[in-house]
Amino acid sequence: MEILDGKKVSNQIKEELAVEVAQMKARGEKVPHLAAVLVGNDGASLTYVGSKVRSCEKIGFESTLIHLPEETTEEELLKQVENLNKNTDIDGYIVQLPLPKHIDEQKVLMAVDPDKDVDGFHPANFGKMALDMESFIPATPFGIMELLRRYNIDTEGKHAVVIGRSHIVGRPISILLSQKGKAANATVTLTHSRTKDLKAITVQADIIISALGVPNFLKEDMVKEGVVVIDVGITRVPDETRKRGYYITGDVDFENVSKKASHITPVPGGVGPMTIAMLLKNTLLARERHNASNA
Ligand SMILES: Nc1nc(=O)c2c([nH]1)NC[C@@H]1CN(c3ccc(C(=O)N[C@@H](CCC(=O)O)C(=O)O)cc3)C=[N+]21
Repeated sequence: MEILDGKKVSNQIKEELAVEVAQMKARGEKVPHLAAVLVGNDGASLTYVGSKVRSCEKIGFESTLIHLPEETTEEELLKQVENLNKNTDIDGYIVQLPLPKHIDEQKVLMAVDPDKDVDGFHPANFGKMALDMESFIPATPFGIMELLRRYNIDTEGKHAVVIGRSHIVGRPISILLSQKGKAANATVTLTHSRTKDLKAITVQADIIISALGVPNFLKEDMVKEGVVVIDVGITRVPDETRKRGYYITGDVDFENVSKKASHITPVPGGVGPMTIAMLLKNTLLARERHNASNA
């Protein structure tokens, strides 16, 4: 059994990005600039946005955090988005999800300039991705594909079972895994809450991508020997004996499933860090595309 070490691979990717940034600087070019908009004080969101800012600093990107109060109106947020679209200094930005309930998430995501949409959540990017056109690929699915690639895990002709049909993980990873091309060509089954007899499907899987957010959901009797398991679930479980007052856990009963798996991602240290690395990668791509269009 081999652990797919997302922490290690993400650090490698960040080192590669740092080299590219240094070369940009040496050529006298502007370095990539990523912005994040955070509305409210959700703990997990603060952690995620914080580590994004630290990663930017580490590799030489510029970063801007726009932290707005919970009571921000939809109109005010749309104004911020409009300003970011207009600000030519910003190469890419994300609006951290979830947004407070009084704000229409879809309306906000639709307002993001697709050329700055490093999350790849705008319909223009999602559509291009589905059609194999150049776009921004959402960071989590992009990170999963990159992790498989860097561990030389062959997906060609394999049966990949995706659990969860969210717009940010399940749906896009099912598209990417089924695409033509070197790193994909899998046969994909996309399962969800209405799937009948999930176990009958997961036991057939060569690769399982679990993106559900239910701790200990995937158990050893649901997988076959030699399966590749990618655990995208991240749940905070309150625990007062821990320094931070919680621990985080994935969807997979790691202790038992890992005995049968050929490869498995841990939580923490698996897909999460890869997500951040690929968001940075997308920001570098945005900078390069903006450079090319200005030339
Ligand atoms: N517009 C938008 N884009 C996102 O990509 C986005 C979002 N909103 N909202 C929330 C989710 C979640 N997400 C994570 C990224 C990294 C870790 C991560 O690095 N996790 C660490 C542990 C962090 C901890 O200890 O809490 C790990 O798995 O090792 C977690 C979660 C990005 N998301």
